[in-house]
Amino acid sequence: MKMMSDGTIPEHHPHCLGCGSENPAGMQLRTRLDGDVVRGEVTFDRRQQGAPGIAHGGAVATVLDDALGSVLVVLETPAVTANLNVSFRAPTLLHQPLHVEARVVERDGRKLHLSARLMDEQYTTLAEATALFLVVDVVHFTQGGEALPEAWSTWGSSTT
Ligand SMILES: CCCCCCCCCCCCCCCC(=O)SCCNC(=O)CCNC(=O)[C@H](O)C(C)(C)COP(=O)(O)OP(=O)(O)OC[C@H]1O[C@@H](n2cnc3c(N)ncnc32)[C@H](O)[C@@H]1OP(=O)(O)O
Repeated sequence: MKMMSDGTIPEHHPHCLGCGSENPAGMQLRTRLDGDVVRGEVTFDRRQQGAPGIAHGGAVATVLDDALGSVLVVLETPAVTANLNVSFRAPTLLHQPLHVEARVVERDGRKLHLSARLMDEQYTTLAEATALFLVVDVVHFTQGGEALPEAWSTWGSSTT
């Protein structure tokens, strides 16, 4: 398992490695491992606003996908989202500290069935996702023409 000494999971966005900055939608999601579950905290602000005072559904889906990506880091398995299904259960308000969790449901060959949940401060579910990730060879990530993080060369790349 890939973790920092304080139990947190390293940032998996290549452009953010080492800078501790935000993910592509401007949200800072810090994750850590708790048993088999990845947990994290996030707060939405005006940059993720959809309706007034409420987070855009796409931003909510991004955070869930991002938490699922952290599961890959823990598994040290290169994979990509093939399918992401999000159910929005309640409005996600801006400026509120929120909890996120993600876990592996089942692995079937290359297919990783994962789930994630976004909750408010009282742990009421705001949105939940089920996802199919497909394990890929690390070569998949070279298609954009950018150099890959050094650490990735030591991680598994088997697609079997
Ligand atoms: C060493 C380094 C370690 C690094 C470890 C850290 C991770 C580091 C990554 C960080 C990043 C993550 C960040 C967040 C996650 C993204 O955001 S990833 C970005 C969004 N996703 C993408 O761009 C994926 C784009 N899609 C693709 O590239 C290709 O469609 C895929 C997903 C690789 C699949 O293509 P393929 O490998 O040719 O697979 P294919 O033969 O079509 O299908 C295989 C099986 O899956 C099924 N399948 C395929 N697609 C679907 C679907 N959409 N729905 C249902 N079933 C499907 C097929 O039916 C087939 O089933 P079987 O017939 O075998 O039963």
